[in-house]
Amino acid sequence: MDDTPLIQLNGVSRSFVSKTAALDILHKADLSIQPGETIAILGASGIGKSTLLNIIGTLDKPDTGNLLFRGEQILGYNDEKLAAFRNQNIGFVFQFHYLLQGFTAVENVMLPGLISGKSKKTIEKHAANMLERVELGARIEYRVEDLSGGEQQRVAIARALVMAPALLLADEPTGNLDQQNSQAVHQLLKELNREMGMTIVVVTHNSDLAGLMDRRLTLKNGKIVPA
Ligand SMILES: Nc1ncnc2c1ncn2[C@@H]1O[C@H](COP(=O)(O)OP(=O)(O)OP(=O)(O)O)[C@@H](O)[C@H]1O
Repeated sequence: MDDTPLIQLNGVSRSFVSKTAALDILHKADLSIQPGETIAILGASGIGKSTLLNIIGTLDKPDTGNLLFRGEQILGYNDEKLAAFRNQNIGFVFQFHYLLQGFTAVENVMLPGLISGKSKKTIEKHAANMLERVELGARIEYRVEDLSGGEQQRVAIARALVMAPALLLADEPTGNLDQQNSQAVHQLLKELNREMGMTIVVVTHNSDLAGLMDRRLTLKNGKIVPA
């Protein structure tokens, strides 16, 4: 059986220098994530959760250390290759969904597919299926600004998943939603992990969502440790 981790951070360091201090967010930190695992990253504000998520998602680069995806070093990729890599392998969901206003739900969900160069017809079908999957089949032609907050976040999840990425990264995906909508999104993430075998790493303050994940991690003295 192939037990290559989906993600490996080896000896990763990342610090920021402010006017008053140097912040060692990660210091020679290690992390290994198996395919299909679900992980919550917890911890106090400013501890470095988003920084860690951004490094895993190649949106930020460590100062030193290695990042491997299925055993392959990816930090050496140029920007173009990295963008294509992200498009094919990683879906992102943020607290604020960054949907394109003025466009319909299905147009928003199609976007990653159009960037990938797939045929419009194929990607439209995938996008409509994904919107069905997040129970927005009756809303595919709605402009996103006419949808509720919870519906908009489900459109964002459909967009993150339309390329069937191996890895879904979510930063406070329900931070902006009421309890009922939050619970619906939590269940959806768990179901998608079960159905698609998708690996999920989520930054959250929400204990319900953290409790649904396989592992809970936090940062301590620059290391990634069990929460
Ligand atoms: N590009 C940057 N330049 C300088 N400092 C930064 C930068 N990015 C993050 N930081 C600092 O690093 C620390 C960790 O930030 P990060 O956003 O990762 O924390 P967090 O745990 O996600 O916080 P929150 O829960 O409030 O979102 C913070 O003190 C932040 O101000």
